[in-house]
Amino acid sequence: MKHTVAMIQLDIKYGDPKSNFTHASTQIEKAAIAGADIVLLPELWTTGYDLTRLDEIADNHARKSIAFLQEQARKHNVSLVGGSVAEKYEDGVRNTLLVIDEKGELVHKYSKLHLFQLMDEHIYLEEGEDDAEFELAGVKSTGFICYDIRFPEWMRKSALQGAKVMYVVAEWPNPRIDHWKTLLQARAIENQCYVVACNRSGADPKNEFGGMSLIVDPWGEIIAEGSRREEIVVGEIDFALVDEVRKRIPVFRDRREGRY
Ligand SMILES: O=C(O)CCC(=O)C(=O)O
Repeated sequence: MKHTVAMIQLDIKYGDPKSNFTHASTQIEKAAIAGADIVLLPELWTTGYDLTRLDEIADNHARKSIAFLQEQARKHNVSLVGGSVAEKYEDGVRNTLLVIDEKGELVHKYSKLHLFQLMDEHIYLEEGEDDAEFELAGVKSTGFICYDIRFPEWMRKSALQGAKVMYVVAEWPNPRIDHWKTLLQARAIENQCYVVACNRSGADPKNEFGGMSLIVDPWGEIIAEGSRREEIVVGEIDFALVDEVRKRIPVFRDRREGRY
């Protein structure tokens, strides 16, 4: 089963959801015109890291973001791993990934499990408690947010549940962009699955972000890679390759589960 995937390396306008919604809709349309049937947006794409103003700019139960993504999915007949948004609850704000299928149904919500202290997330955000797995395009899938990729055991859990693709949405800063690439390749190789990772471009008052969105195949080959600038990175994935690689080197069969 082949799919064309587009990762939108949005240059997010700091603390300005209105502009970001408008900009995202233009980019999603371009991705659909490029032939994508699965489209990714980056982490916190409505607000950026304007954490001190979350009271004002976070989205109540993500309602506005979900409605926007549903409309875009139906209009362009695409599934959306719709990045994450600052989602306001009664008891605080979470960093929540939204997945919408091509019919416009919300299929999954996941709030970031591992908060990144270097960017003050622990001060302004609540930790998530959701599972990462869902089904999209008829395939077992899973989704993670940025810092999550430093926790191989968290991602392994999804592979053990049969996930054939790991989607990642991020605002990964430039200075550690080598870690980004290496970690994503490692996660693809060790779990023998696709890793499709969308990072933002541009800068905010504190950080520059690295772009370099990636599609890594289950053999660890990079099949699409973005530049540092805003652009739409497109690549093709074929889930048959996951089964082929898992058959060639059967690491899931060979695991010594009782030992670890
Ligand atoms: O782990 C890193 O180096 C970056 C993580 C990050 O920027 C985030 O989780 O927002």
